[in-house]
Amino acid sequence: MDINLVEDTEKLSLESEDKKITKRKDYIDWREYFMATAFLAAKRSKDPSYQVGACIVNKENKIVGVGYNGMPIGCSDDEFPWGKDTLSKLDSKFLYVCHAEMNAILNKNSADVKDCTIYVGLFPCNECAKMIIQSGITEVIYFSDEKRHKPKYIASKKMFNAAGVKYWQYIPKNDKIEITFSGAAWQNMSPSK
Ligand SMILES: O=c1ccn([C@H]2C[C@H](O)[C@@H](COP(=O)(O)O)O2)c(=O)[nH]1
Ligand SMILES: [Zn+2]
Repeated sequence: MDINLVEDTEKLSLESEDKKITKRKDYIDWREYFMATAFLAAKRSKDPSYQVGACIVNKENKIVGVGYNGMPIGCSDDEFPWGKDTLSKLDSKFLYVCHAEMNAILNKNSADVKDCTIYVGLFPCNECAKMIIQSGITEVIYFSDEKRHKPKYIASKKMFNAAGVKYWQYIPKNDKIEITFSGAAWQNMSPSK
């Protein structure tokens, strides 16, 4: 058989094989991606009791701000206090820690966060609720509402209801989203190869 004909036949059969290839099925959906981003940011927190993360997303599904609870810039994580039941109120973390929502809003990489959605690990406190409302965010998707009985959090809901900010709890499809650097499908390209 003519060599060109063999090559053409091989090419054709490869092309028809290619047509059978469909997209991956086990990719994470947008909501999982945004909540997982909030959870990943929370891993940066130094707070021993609550690690909170927040991720702000615009109407085009673009992330425009991420933050976690931490000390303000210039206030050392090692010098400022992390305790809460301290003898002096001046030594309690409450006076110093910047909340995740506040950091995410202030870290925004867009002109504003109007009509955006914020994904948060913990339902926002009253101070964060005020910032969320004033910044124009219109939807809050939270993971945990465990502090809901505290006045601060009841106040948040009162304000969200009055301001027309929607809020609802995220129920994960998967309890675990794993990131394994060494297990990547394309590991042939990893630096050690
Ligand atoms: O809206 C909120 C509420 C709380 N946080 C952070 C701030 C603190 O670091 C902890 C809460 O600590 P407690 O020990 O429960 O007081 O969570 C936040 O980022 N956003
Ligand atoms: Zn807060």
